[in-house]
Amino acid sequence: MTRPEPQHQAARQERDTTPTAVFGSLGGFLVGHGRADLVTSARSDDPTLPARVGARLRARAADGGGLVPTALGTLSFRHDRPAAFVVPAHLERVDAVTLTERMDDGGCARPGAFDGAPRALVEHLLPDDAAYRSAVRSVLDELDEPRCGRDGPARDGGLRKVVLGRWLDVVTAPRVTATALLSRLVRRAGHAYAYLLSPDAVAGSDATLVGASPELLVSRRGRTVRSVPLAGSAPRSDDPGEDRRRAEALVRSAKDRHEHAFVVDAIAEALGGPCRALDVPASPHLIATDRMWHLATDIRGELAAGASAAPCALTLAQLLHPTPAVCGTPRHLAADAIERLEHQERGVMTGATGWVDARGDGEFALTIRSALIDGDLARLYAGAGIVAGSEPAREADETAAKLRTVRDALEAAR
Ligand SMILES: C=C(O[C@H]1C=CC=C(C(=O)O)[C@@H]1O)C(=O)O
Repeated sequence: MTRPEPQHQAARQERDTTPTAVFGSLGGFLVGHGRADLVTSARSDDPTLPARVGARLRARAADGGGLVPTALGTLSFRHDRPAAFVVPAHLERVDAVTLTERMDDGGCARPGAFDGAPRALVEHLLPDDAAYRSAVRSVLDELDEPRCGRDGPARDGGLRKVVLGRWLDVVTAPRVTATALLSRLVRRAGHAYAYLLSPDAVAGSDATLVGASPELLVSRRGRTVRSVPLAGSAPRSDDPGEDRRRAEALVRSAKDRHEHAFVVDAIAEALGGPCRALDVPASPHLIATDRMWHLATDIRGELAAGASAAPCALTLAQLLHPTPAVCGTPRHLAADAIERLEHQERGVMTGATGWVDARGDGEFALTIRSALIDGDLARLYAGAGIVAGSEPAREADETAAKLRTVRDALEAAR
């Protein structure tokens, strides 16, 4: 039997440790190990951040695996909160099967791996249903529109939509590792963007971020830009007939189409600047996650400037963020309502997570359906868009259903 060469052994050992950063979807995952560089900013809207990240990436030679140097990281929800991007020492591209097997292998060697046994979860929801419903009623009282979904004239500039959220803290025993949770989410999440970011790359936090977001904030490949906003949702049902009925009701719902339109309009307006051509479908289509139905619109554009002069993916993410899918309309009034009505600062939750490479290409998902893992504590967040016609009890149910994506993956009961 031939002995592995020392450098192969070292590479193997490095691969077997928890990655620094993972981001991808069923088409493939970027997996980064170690840390060659870290670029941070005290503000997520820092206009110098993309140029600083780009300069560090262009100074690096292509990775041994032939991949273009790439940084992975997070923007916070709030503009005035930090951003962090890590440049891994070693980057590779793997398919979903390889990723999950590797995460499981890594997990099996350590306590916290999923072994099929249900986890004991201790859960704390903040605010509880009654307090959340009351916060929704406060938003409804502040909206500058007639209630009950009747479209009517709103005074110019008044509050139209607020995304109001809540937290679920889950303590797991035995402890669930971030890699084991990522593996479980990738197996369940279908077409979602799944990610794991070690604390270095999670702006302003000591926790590891793991999630499976269904929402593409923006991607850039050369001159081609894409954004797939979601808004307007219904929890899925285990009964196939009821599940279909809920999907059909969502497509017909005037209130949900109204809620969706705010996001599409904001993205189309923002991308109208850097893009010379923009294709915005006239009506949304349905997408399904494991727990939710959503209305989605697939927006595609072509950048006016050539790829090297055009804004990079990170600049585009800063331009769009926070969209009305996570904040509201108009943005400053919605942010103010969130500040007053939510119990804790969101930090990176409902920010943006993704990658940008030395050419300026990249992909950012909204940081939703995610957990911040710190020891045996997993901290989850979910929000729902409140517009005229929203019903407090339904919005409470919607946030509870959204929380189940990660909560059920943590439990992993058979
Ligand atoms: C803010 C979240 O979802 C957004 C994305 C899809 C649909 C949404 C909605 O229907 O309210 C939210 O805007 C979340 O999952 O925490």
